[in-house]
Amino acid sequence: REPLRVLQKVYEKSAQNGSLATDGNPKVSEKEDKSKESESAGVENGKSRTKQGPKRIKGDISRRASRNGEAGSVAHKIQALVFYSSLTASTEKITKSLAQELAASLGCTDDEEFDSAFLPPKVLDLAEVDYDEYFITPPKTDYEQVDFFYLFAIPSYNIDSINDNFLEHLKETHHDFRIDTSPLAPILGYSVFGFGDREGWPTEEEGFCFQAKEVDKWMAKLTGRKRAYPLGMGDWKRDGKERLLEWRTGLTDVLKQLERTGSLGDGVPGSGDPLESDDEEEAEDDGEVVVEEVSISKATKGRGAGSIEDVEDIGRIMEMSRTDDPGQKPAATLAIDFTSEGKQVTKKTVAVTIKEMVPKSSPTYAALTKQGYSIVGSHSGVKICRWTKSALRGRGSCYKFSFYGINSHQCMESTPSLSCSNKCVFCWRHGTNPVGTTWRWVVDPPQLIFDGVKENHYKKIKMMRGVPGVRAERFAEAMRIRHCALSLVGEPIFYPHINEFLRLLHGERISSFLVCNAQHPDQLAALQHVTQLYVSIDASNRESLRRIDRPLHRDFWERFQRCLDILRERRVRQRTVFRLTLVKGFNIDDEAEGYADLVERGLPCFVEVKGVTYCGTSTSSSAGLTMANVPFYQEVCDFVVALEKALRKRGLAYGIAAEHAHSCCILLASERFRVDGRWHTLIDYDRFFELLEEKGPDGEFTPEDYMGPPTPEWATWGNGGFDPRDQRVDKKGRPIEAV
Ligand SMILES: Cc1cc2nc3c(=O)[nH]c(=O)nc-3n(C[C@H](O)[C@H](O)[C@H](O)COP(=O)(O)O)c2cc1C
Ligand code: SF4
Repeated sequence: REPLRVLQKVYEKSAQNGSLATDGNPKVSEKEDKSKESESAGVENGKSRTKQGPKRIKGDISRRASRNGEAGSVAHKIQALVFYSSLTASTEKITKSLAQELAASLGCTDDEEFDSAFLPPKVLDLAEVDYDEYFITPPKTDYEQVDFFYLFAIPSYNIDSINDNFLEHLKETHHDFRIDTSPLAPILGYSVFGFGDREGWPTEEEGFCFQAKEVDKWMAKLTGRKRAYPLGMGDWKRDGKERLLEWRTGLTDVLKQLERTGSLGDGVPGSGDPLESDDEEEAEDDGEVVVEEVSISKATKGRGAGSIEDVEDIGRIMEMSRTDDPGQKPAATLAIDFTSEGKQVTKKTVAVTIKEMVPKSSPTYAALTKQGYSIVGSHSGVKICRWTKSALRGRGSCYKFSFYGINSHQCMESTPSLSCSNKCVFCWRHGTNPVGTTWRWVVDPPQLIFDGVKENHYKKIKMMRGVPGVRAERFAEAMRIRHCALSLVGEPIFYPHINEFLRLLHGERISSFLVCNAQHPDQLAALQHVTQLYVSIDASNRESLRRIDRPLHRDFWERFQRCLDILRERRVRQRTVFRLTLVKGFNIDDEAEGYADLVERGLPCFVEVKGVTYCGTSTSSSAGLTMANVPFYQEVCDFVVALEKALRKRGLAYGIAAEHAHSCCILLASERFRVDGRWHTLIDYDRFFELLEEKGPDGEFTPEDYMGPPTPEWATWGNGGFDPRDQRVDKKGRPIEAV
C-alpha cells in the first residue's frame, strides 16, 4: 500500500501543478517516454545514463499500481542494490567482494528452482546510474515481485566528486514540493558504510567519513526513517576490514529477519520516536533512588486480591524461591528484615500479604512501563539509561567511563527490587514505586531475573538500530553486556537472592556496581563480592537525613551508621564508595565537616560527589525542591575542595582524583589508589573476574588487586573529564565546539 500512497501523492501534486493532462493521464514528454522505455530494461541496465539538470516527475502510475497490487506481501523477492562511489578504486573493489560475501551469507540465487527470498545483490556505481531511476521512487522491474533494499559504500572526499552531485540530488528530492518528502519509503530499508582516512581526518568533527554521514541522513528522510542498520565507518588502512565485517554481519542478521518476518523489527522505522527527535530525558542518570509515595495496600487495591489468590501465591512463592544450587541456603522469602525493631511476623500476616510487588495489572506497572522500564518477573526492572543511548551515538559516556573505564553502551542498568525503603526528595522518577521496610512479596528466582533483564536490555539496544547517529561499531559492541549498574530504582540488596543474582552476573563476566541506601545493614553484611560497592550518603547528620531521604525505618540513623561500620570493615576486601548527592539548601551548607566525620567512620575507597538533577516530579516539588536547589558545577567543586580540606585536617589521606563536569560529578579517592604520583581509579575487570574465579565470592582479595591502569589525563581533576573520542552536543543534539 505504501508505494500506492506515494504515487497517489505524486499524482495529486502533479495534478495541482499542471503536469497532468486534462483527461487525468500524465503528460508524458517525448524525453520521458524514452526514459520509460529504457527503464523497462530493468535494473541490470543501470548504466551510464547520468542526467543532470531539472528534476522530472514520471507519470508512471499505471505500471507501478499493477505491481503493487500485492504490495506488502512478504513473498516478494528481496533485491539488495549496493551503490558505491570511488575515485581511487579501493571502494569499488571492496564493494564487489562485499556483494559476493552477502550473496553467500544470504544464500542468494536467481535460479527459480531454489527457494531463496534473496536475489543476488547488484553493484551499482553512483557515477553511472541514473539518479531519477533509483532515488525518486524505487526502480521498476520486469520481474514484478521484487522489493528493494539499498546499501551504500561511500568514501568521503573534501574535493569535488560524484558524491556532491549525489548528495545534492538526495537533498533536492527531499525538498521538491512536487514529491512526497519520503518517496523512497517503499523500499524495505537501507544502510550506509563509509570509508575515510584517519590520518588526514582523525575524528568525525574533522571530517572523517563526513559524506557517508550525509548520505545516511538524507536516506533517512527519503525513506521515512528506514535505516535498517546503523552507519558503519572504517579506514581501509587501519580498521576498515574489521568494521566492514562487523557491519556486514549485523546487516545479514537484519536481512534474514526481513526474510522471516517481512519487517525490520522493533524500533524501526519511527520506533525510536522519542530518540529521533533528540529529546532524551534530561534528568535521567543512574544512582538516585526513585521514590513516589505509594503504599503497598494502595498498589494492590482494587485488583481483587482475595484470599484464593493469596493461597495460590503461597504455593508459587515456595516454588519460585527454591534455588537450583544445593549449596545455597534456603531463601529467606518473607519479611526478611529482621532488624525491624523486633517486630514479629506472624503466619497470619504472611498469608494476607504475599502478593506480587508489581503485578501486570497494577498502576505501578503501567507507570513504570510508560517511563521506559521493562518489568521482569514481578519485582525487577531494566531500562537503558540516557548515557547508554548517548554512547551508542558517539556522544559521550557517563562519568563512570572517565572514573572507572565503564563503556556506557556496554552497561545495563537494572534492579532486582523495584521497592525501596526511603522516599528521597530528589527522586526524579515520576512513577508510583512500591515502598516498604520488609520484603513481603513473591520472590522470583535469580535465573528468571537474570535472563529477563538481559533479554529486555538487548531488545532495547536493538530498538536503537535505526536511530540517527548510532554507530555500527558501538552497536555491535553493545550486544555484549560488560557491566551492570544495580542502582536503577528501588533497593537491590532488598532482594533475598542478591548473592545468587551476582553470581550469575559474574559468571558471564559482567561487572557489578551495586548501590544501596544504607538502610539494610544485615543484608549488607551478608553481601558477597561485588566489583564496586556503593552506599548513598545523602546527608551528614540525623536531621538532615530525615529531611532528605524521608526514610521509612524509625531507626534509620542507627541503620545508616551500622552500614558505615560494615563498609569500614569491607574496605580491605571491596572497592567501597560513598555517593554524595548535593542538594542546595538541604545538604551542602556547612556540612563538609559532617561528611568528613562520616568518611572518617566508613573510610571508603572513594567518595563520589554529584550535584542533584532536577526532574520536576510531584515528589520533588511537594518536598519544596526547585531548580534553585540544583547546585552549579562550581558550587560542587567548592564543596569538594572544602571536603578534601576537612579530610586532611583529620589526617585522612584523600585527594581529588577525577571529574566529569558534564554530569556535575567529582571523585575523591583514598591515597591507596595513588601510585607513583598518579591516580589509578580505573578497574582491571578481567583481573577482578580471575580473582573471583580463583578465590570465590567470599574470597580474600583486595581492591588494590584489581586496580587498573592510571586514570587518563583528560579525566583527572582540572581537565573536565569528557571522553575525547566523542562529540559533545547541546540539548538539541548540535555539536558543541571544544573551548
Ligand atoms: C583528495 C582526497 C580527499 C579526501 N577527503 C577525505 C575526507 O574529507 N574525509 C575522509 O574521511 N577521508 C577523505 N579521504 C580519504 C578517502 O575517503 C579514502 O582514502 C577512501 O578509502 C578512498 O576510497 P576510493 O579509493 O574508493 O576513492 C580523501 C582522500 C583524497 C585522496
Ligand atoms: S553507570 Fe551505566 S547505567 Fe549508570 S549512567 Fe553510566 S552507563 Fe548508565
